[in-house]
Amino acid sequence: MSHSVKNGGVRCCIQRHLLPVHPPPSSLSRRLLPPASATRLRLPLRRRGLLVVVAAQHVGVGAKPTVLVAEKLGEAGLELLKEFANVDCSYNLCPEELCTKISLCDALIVRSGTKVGREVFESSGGRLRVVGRAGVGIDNVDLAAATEHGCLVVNAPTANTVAAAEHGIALLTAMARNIAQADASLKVGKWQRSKYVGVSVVGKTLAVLGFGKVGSEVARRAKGLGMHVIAHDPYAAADRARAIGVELVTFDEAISAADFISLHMPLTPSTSKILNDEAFAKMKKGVRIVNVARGGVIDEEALVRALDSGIVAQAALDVFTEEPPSADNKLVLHEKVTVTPHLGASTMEAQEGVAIEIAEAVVGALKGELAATAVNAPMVPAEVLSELAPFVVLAEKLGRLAVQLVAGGSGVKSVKVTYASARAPDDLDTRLLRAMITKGLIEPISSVFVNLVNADFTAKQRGVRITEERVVLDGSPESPLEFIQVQIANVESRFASAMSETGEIRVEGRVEDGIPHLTKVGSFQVDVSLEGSLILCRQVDQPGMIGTVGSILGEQNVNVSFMSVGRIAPRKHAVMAIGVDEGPSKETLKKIGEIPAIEEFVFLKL
Ligand SMILES: NC(=O)C1=CN([C@@H]2O[C@H](COP(=O)(O)OP(=O)(O)OC[C@H]3O[C@@H](n4cnc5c(N)ncnc54)[C@H](O)[C@@H]3O)[C@@H](O)[C@H]2O)C=CC1
Ligand SMILES: O=C(O)C(=O)COP(=O)(O)O
Repeated sequence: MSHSVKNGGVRCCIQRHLLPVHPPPSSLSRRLLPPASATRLRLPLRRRGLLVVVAAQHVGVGAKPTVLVAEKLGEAGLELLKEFANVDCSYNLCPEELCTKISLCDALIVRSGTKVGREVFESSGGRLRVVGRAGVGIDNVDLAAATEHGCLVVNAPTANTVAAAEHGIALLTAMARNIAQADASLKVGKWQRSKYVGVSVVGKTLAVLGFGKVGSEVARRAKGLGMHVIAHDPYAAADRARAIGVELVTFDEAISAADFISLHMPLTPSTSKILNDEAFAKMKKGVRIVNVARGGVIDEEALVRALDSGIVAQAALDVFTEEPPSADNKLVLHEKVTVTPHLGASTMEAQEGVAIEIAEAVVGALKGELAATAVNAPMVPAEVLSELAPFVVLAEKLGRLAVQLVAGGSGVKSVKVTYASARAPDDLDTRLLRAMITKGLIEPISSVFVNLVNADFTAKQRGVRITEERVVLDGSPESPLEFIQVQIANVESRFASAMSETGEIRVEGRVEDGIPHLTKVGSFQVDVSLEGSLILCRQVDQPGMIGTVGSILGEQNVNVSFMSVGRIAPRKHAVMAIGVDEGPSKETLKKIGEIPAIEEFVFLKL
């Protein structure tokens, strides 16, 4: 049986193979020496596999990372950061100063006032591992550049929601009652009661554009003011809206029915200038607009025209395309417009909350945890991570091993990964495993640092196509995986025995007692723990071979951790896999190669 599913953007072919869960080895596989348990790392999850996933390439063991805080951050967040890192609070850096400093920093924390463009990542020399956005909108961070440089971007998406919603409501009511204009007038000695007659909000229709966290809180509050609330959000669930008495409608329905429009969507290419001349032309004459999202979602020139023509009666703006806006900005100076200098998130409470939220995310990411608020890396739930941890190590080692078997080490274009499991296909999240196989495949042959953030990008950039296949085994699904197989097609091998019957380099492994093991090379079954380094030899199967190779290594003081022999048939060819703690010298390898029965051998670093 065979069918296809989409998994993380990679097409996977799922085949049901009716194999026993623990198939008896078809060829002889003997473990001759016990595993070198003393050398086995039993680090906690974060240190063992996942540290490698995102961070810590440049943060040496024991060395404190450096975090550059480029905009004002609440004290509680700074305290948290200082417990773990050297914290450099340098506010108001010009772009050149930021680029100069960044090469000395492992993490950078910003708010909306700092542009983190491609040049920042390029200037970091690969050291910058995490950018923390102390707030929601990440439109000031070049996410593509961050991803290409393997830099994780995290934000603080929840702590300022209420502050932004309250500011939206404050602007809406202040605008409706001309509070700012009347205040300014009175302060210059005028008493203009008839000029500042306002409009009531009760019974009016409010269209919320962007029904996410802030939008829905605004809707809730507007309902409390007696407004009729409709919303447009192509990705929001209708039942969530219905639960608070809000109807989801199309964009055109929303803007044409509204007396008030409040914007709460992120600035993206598809929301840029979403309120433009065409949209204003569809609105009711006298509509009022609130923007606490981003200046760029409104075509500001078109808004000036709509205000002047009377289509828009008033606007209240917290955000601008250019911040701070120029002194002659027509909207800022417009009589019908109420403005604030991007204060949506600026309450004492929100800033303390945001500071803690971002500090925790940045520290977590620097420790190698996958932050729940990662913006440019796939989210993998903690329980999945913990279960997959040993397989993550196995995946990287298989990738590392497979690529070293390629003659010349280059030209890898087509890689097939097979995951065999007794679990249902949907139960296995392979994104992390795929990333680690990519890391193993690419790092030994390039200077690129690969992690979960940039693995897919790096593979694509190098023209490496990784296809994934799931083999569903019968049996108990206790372990997430029985084995992982990595095959590289259309290449030659420096160890001919690593080629499968179908002409690919093939390695296969499984996890035994938490330790990754190599269980197949080409069509030979072996069983060797993937620690230290590995010598693979193909030999004519005959008595005494293990002793001969073992004694050459022993004479040179090379500690053997494992030996395993896989035969095709007795007295024919066999592949011997020897795990060694130290790399043998060239002379030692030469001596092994000179044993008459040895037909080929290869030394591989894991
Ligand atoms: N002025 C300020 O100080 C603050 C501004 N913000 C801005 O508010 C925005 C929203 O924040 P949250 O609600 O926390 O984010 P969110 O991610 O919870 O909500 C955004 C919503 O916009 C929707 N959306 C995306 N494209 C859309 C489109 N074309 N039309 C309609 N809806 C669309 C999404 O589906 C999502 O539901 C942020 O991106 C940020 O730019 C947020 C906090 C403070
Ligand atoms: O969180 C957001 O998206 C905001 O716009 C808040 O920006 P700020 O951190 O106040 O510069």
